[in-house]
Amino acid sequence: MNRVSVDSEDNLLIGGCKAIDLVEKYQTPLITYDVGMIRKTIRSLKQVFDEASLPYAISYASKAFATIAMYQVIKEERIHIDVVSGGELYTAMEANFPMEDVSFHGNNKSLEELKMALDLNVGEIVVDNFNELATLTQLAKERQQKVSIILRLTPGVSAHTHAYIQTGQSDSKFGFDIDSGQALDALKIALASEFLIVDGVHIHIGSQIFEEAGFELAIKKLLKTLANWRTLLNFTAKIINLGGGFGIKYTDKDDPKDPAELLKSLLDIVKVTLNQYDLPNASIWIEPGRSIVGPAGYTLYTVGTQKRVAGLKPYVTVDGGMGDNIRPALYQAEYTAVKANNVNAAVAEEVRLAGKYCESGDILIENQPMPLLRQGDVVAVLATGAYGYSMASNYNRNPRPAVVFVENQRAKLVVKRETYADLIKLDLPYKN
Ligand SMILES: Cc1ncc(COP(=O)(O)O)c(C=O)c1O
Ligand SMILES: N[C@@H](CCCC[NH3+])C(=O)O
Repeated sequence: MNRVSVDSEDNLLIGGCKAIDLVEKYQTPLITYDVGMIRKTIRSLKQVFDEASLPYAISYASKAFATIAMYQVIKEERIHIDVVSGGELYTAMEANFPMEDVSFHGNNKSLEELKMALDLNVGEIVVDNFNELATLTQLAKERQQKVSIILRLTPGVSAHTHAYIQTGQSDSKFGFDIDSGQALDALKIALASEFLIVDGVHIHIGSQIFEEAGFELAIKKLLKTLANWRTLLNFTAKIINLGGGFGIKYTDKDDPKDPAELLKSLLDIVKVTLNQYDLPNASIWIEPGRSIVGPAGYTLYTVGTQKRVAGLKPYVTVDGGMGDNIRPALYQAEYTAVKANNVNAAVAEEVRLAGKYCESGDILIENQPMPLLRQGDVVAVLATGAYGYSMASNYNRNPRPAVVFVENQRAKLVVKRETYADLIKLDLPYKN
């Protein structure tokens, strides 16, 4: 099972607080984060870079979980963020996040979003495609504003992960394809602009990746490309952004390398390959999202109804589901759950942990060994910190849960629970 902390009475502890106490105070469904765990992961990645003696930036991919409090924690840890929308950028701004440490991603940034990024002087715009390149060239010229950019390249490498979360293959909606020559064309266009400053290149091959093989192929391809570009255009990248994608453990079937260990192997590959092509040292950037927040998140639910039919696996239904965690329905993602006040209880049966949404596919866990659960019991689904709340919806007009940060045995509400009134606040009456 995923490693969790328990007290002497077998209660699940989150950031030193009993999960059932958090539920008493904040109700369910409740998304909780062990903030110490987030900080520890960030610091372990920093340490790997420090030991490798390479210039670097760790850019938290905030699509994994983006709220004011989260941006504040990232700011305290003095690392960068990447944002992929005006909304994330706005949230970061409201958190007083230093804009020079922001990279702006996206495969269809609107004119308004680009203008907002230029107004705020974000550190880097990660340019994804030719339309964006043209728009940005024009915008920078009109405003007579120098704009630092990174080109997102598609290395033509397939990562071993769910097809929906692969991004590095040539047939992807993201980035300039290297193999067809698109990437080189993009570089030529960008270099021709008086106002665009091409700081470097970016790749991201996908998410929830366990093996370094895909990263290795992509890094080698990227550095070979840079060696060619030096010969052809005398171009040198100051920044080489390797993207994110480090996988985490959701269930016993998952055996990912520790992100710090994986990073160490990748940096070794980078160093050797830079050497091989006699390329100068660049600043190496990474963009982890899931590995920073995923393991630190626990979603707490209350058990409601159950359906039992002889010979069939029982449905045990909780008070949340696909509205707060779409990943099982969207990617057949698997999770582990425990009974919050008896984590190591003897297993009585295997159940389906079902959600309350009006969809047969709203099953959070298909096969979860559990003690006999009763109405009112609290269950915790582990490792829900990434792409849970950030992908949450109001489907069936269910309010989204509250979010609580817990650190040093102190809990703090960081996102209020939505109310029914919140649900209708944008609605307007209609009369023909
Ligand atoms: C460009 C980019 N960078 C970083 C990430 C973060 O990935 P992960 O959460 O798997 O680390 C993503 C998401 O897949 C991404 O698209
Ligand atoms: N949202 C996805 C990953 C995609 C990441 C963004 N490119 C997940 O939950 O696994």
